[in-house]
Amino acid sequence: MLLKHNLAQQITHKIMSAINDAKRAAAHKAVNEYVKNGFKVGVGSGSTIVYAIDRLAERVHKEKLNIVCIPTSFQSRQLLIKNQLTVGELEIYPQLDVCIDGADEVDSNLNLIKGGGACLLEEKIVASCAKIFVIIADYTKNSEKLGDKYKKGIPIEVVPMAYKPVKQVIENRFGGDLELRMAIAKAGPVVTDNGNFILDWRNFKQDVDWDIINKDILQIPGVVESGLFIGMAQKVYFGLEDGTVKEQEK
Ligand SMILES: O=C[C@H](O)[C@H](O)[C@H](O)COP(=O)(O)O
Repeated sequence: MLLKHNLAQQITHKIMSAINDAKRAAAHKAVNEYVKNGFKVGVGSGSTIVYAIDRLAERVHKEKLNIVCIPTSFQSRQLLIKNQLTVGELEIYPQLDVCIDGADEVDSNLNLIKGGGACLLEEKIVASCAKIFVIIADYTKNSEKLGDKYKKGIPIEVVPMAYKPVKQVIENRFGGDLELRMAIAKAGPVVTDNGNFILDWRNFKQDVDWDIINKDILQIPGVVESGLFIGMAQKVYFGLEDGTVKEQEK
């Protein structure tokens, strides 16, 4: 029994370490190829972006680059400050040279599901201000159709008082189930950096036109933003299991 448990632990550890290596490889390549001196850079959120910030800090300090980073969450702001990178605001820099971010899933048309860490609103705003939106991801995120790989659902950020009506409208109009995301180390729901709630939409139909559905969802009163990033990403770096990086672009 103990032997079985140890073996399972070793396998999990091996998989996790391969995934982390893949995230690091993708993140480093993106930062090496897309960040140049003088750039204003949008910096995403999540676990993959940690490796991009590490590489950014390394390059800025070694190559004496003069760049300004615009964070997409409390988390990325904290990481930028910790790494002594210059933090800027969209109010001062409304136009960015590039935005680099992770994703929960990337389909064959480079449409994305984002918001697994509840940062979708600021991520979409910052990405929309950039000339180029670059995604970094490990091989587990690469799918044919949205929903093939990521099973936690499409995140939808809503104003708290509207979570029930929004849930009902989407379920009635498009099918599937929406669930209020609950916090782990807090009683009650997850509250985003912007004071909103998150609904996770699961069991949705996959063969649909996501552009139309996304536009429709954004019209529902109380919806702040969706985790569907349709037609936004121009380039994706997937870190693979063998240590190489696969590039995909529009
Ligand atoms: O809200 C979170 C963001 O959309 C993340 O970029 C996304 O969840 C991917 O995160 P990770 O790199 O941890 O898989």
